[in-house]
Amino acid sequence: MTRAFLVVMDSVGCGGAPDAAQFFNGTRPDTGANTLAHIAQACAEGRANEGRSGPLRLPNLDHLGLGAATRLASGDATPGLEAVPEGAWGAATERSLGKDTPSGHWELAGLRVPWEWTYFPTDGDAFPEDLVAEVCEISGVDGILGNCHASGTAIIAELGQDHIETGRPICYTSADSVFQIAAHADHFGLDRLLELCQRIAPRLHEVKVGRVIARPFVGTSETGFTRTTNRRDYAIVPPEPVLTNWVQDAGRRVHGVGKIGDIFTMTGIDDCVKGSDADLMQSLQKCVDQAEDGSLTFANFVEFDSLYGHRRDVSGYARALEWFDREIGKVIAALRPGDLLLLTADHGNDPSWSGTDHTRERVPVLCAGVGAREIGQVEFVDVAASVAAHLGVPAFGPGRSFL
Ligand SMILES: O=P(O)(O)O[C@H]1O[C@H](CO)[C@@H](O)[C@H]1O
Ligand SMILES: [Mn+2]
Ligand SMILES: [Mn+2]
Repeated sequence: MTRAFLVVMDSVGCGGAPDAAQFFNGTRPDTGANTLAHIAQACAEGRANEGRSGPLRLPNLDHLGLGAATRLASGDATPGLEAVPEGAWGAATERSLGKDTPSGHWELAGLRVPWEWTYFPTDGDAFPEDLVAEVCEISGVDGILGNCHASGTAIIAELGQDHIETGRPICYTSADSVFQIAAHADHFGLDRLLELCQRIAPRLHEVKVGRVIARPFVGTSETGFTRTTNRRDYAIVPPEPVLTNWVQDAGRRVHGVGKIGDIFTMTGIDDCVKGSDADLMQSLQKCVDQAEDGSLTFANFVEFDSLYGHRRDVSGYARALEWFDREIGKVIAALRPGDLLLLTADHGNDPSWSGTDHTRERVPVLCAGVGAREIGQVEFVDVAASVAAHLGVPAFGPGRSFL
């Protein structure tokens, strides 16, 4: 029986979204944003030489069709990514109204988000007084810090010491529908932070705020503050069955790797491992070595997004892509006959763009194990239909298989 490995390279977009003008970073529309093409161009022009140098080298992904998919999606040049594709390749367009991680993943799993998310205002206090009061009551503090739109690394650098001195949690948001709480893992306590997030989440989900995110960090003002991998997302439950449910309901196993468990609130998922992307790559390799016949492994690699995209670090993003390419080459080599490895992304996060938020983009769709073929332009929901078709399980919803 065949197996499927669905791998989301978080934020690795390839430009060309037809509705990019309706999405913004600050006041600048996302029109023209292109995570992959702009990284490739920066590398080729010698503008991404920190910890690496020269043109972007992604031989494994490019041989599957990464450069070709980017040019198809956007028409933009992809210097260094010019291989003749040997995989099945194409680009997918998102229809949901958010450019966030849950919208992207739910839609890849066959479900277009049926509502508009709630976002917090950019002017004045971001959060209503009753929400602030409930945070204070739950955690027994006399106030919060932040209460604004912010970059998560910048705000802990700015308010980390104040947080240690006052005990007040740092609450912030972004262009996504998120309520994020940063707190020191030792001073405030990890368990206390997780409990706070878990208890505040239902009232936020009720008003269609997509996620409450716990952001534990460590360090001192002298050494600097660093976020830990104990981040935890408390997301709304998908309102309808998705790919993971379809597969599980057909009596198959579903393994999660990385944020997948949080994004789908473990719905349809038998087990999920977490850790750094390096840890997750080992877990993915282990799944390729050991996963049962007929099973689905669904993985997310988040560091492209969290460490480099939001930080607008072009060199770092290029380094992460080159590392991923080397590692995924080993995964591809370990696939068994009949296996499908499908690589895609959930949205863009162009590190050369303004602001610090995601960018609305199309995403590449690259398949290993099913021969060479141009898939062309497809929809996010078609990914779910194709994985289900490959596994031979019934698919539901609007997607159509391209395999
Ligand atoms: O700046 P940090 O804390 O990384 O936040 C980013 O991560 C959030 C969730 O993925 C996004 O909404 C964005 O705000
Ligand atoms: Mn994402
Ligand atoms: Mn993000």
